[in-house]
Amino acid sequence: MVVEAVASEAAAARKHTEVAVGILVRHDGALLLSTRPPGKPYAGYWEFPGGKLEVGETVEQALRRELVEELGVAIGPAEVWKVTEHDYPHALVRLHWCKVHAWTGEFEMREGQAMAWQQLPLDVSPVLPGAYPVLQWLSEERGIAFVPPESDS
Ligand SMILES: Nc1nc2c([nH]c(=O)n2[C@@H]2O[C@H](COP(=O)(O)OP(=O)(O)OP(=O)(O)O)[C@@H](O)[C@H]2O)c(=O)[nH]1
Repeated sequence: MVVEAVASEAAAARKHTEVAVGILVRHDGALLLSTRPPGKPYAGYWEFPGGKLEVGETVEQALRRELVEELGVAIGPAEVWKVTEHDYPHALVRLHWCKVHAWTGEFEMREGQAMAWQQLPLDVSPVLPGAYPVLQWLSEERGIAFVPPESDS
């Protein structure tokens, strides 16, 4: 009884970490993915660029800051397209996904990541499981099947 009460309080107290994520779409439809830097949870997994919102930031402001910090590019307009959630052992995240079609600057991997422009279906793996729902929607938009890898979900 006591243990159950403690566990449910802990679950209720678990706050969402708000994350801004950019889906950079090149003129030929390719999408930008990069690897998670060493030292972070899921290091080496492929993801869309982005990161956590800081206090007082909007999603767009956070995305703009993160893409300068990580990639050295200044993005044009970014509006939230989808919002998803994923419960990882390290965090319960709420992901605010923005499609971005315009940016300026040269790509520079400022955190030691690898980057790849990818058409769907993706050639790279593994991909963060929190990105599966958007990969599904992006694939549907293009009339392509997406099957999430079972071992990573
Ligand atoms: N950038 C990004 N994060 C994702 C994706 N999918 C996904 O589940 N996430 C999750 O969103 C969170 C992003 O946090 P982060 O650690 O990359 O953010 P950050 O750069 O601000 O980190 P730091 O400042 O703590 O080092 C992680 O828990 C990550 O697992 C994705 O496609 N891109």
